[in-house]
Amino acid sequence: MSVLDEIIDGVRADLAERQARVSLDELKERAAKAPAAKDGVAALRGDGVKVICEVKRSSPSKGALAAIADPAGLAADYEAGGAAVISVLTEQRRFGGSLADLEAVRARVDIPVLRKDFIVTSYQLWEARAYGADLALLIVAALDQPALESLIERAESIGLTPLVEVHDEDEVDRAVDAGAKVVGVNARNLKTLEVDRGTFERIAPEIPEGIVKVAESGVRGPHDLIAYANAGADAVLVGESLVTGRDPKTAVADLVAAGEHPALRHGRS
Ligand SMILES: O=P(O)(O)OC[C@@H](O)[C@@H](O)c1c[nH]c2ccccc12
Repeated sequence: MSVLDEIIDGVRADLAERQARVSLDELKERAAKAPAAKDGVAALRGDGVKVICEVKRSSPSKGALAAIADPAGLAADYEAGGAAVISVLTEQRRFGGSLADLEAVRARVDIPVLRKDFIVTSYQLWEARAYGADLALLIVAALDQPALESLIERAESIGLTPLVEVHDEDEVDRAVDAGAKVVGVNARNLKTLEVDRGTFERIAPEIPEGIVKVAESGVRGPHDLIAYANAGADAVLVGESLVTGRDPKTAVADLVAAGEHPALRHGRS
């Protein structure tokens, strides 16, 4: 069984517990009271490379990264540094996240928030909205095509912008066929956990113009952001280097400044 399959088994078990505790109707009521969703596509377009900053305590590949006692405080630092979107990992077993983290971050920042999890049912999309997310990650490798199509449709119908994650050309085709408007290329293969920073450059040309292109994983600093931008990234998603660094606000500001350099402007959608 691949790492991705193992993670999803755990996600399904935790999901079953939450579903037994909170009905879909209750979630929908809570979602109706949540602040209206912000436009995730608009936040990732425009001049400069946008920076998506992640609240990430641990990962299957690296184990514990940072305790993050105050996820909302970290998110506020990210926002002050110029982040376009905050990504909050809500998977508990491997990443140490929770819906409480999502809720706390939502209450603190004004920019859009992404629910980063292994979403396999529409119940999790309602949870995302109920706890204040504006975007939700959908991983192509975790879903068959009908499920991917219906989750994209459902996400959009409840105001969420789906960030559709791919690892290879076939998954790009599946994402595009399913109607993705924002595609994230993850340099970390979720089946082997290896990072290959060349993945984005290799498969980005397969992503049609007009779709927002996000380069995910492996950004250690401005140098990696520039390489992704030169390969056509509209945005980068950064976790580990920010949560393990000493000054997240300055680290984000340095990335944002690099992404605003005029020499990078051409070539991106
Ligand atoms: O910590 P990094 O290498 O900066 O990567 C962040 C992000 O891309 C990574 O956490 C991620 C990308 N796709 C995911 C899917 C599930 C969980 C985590 C992820």
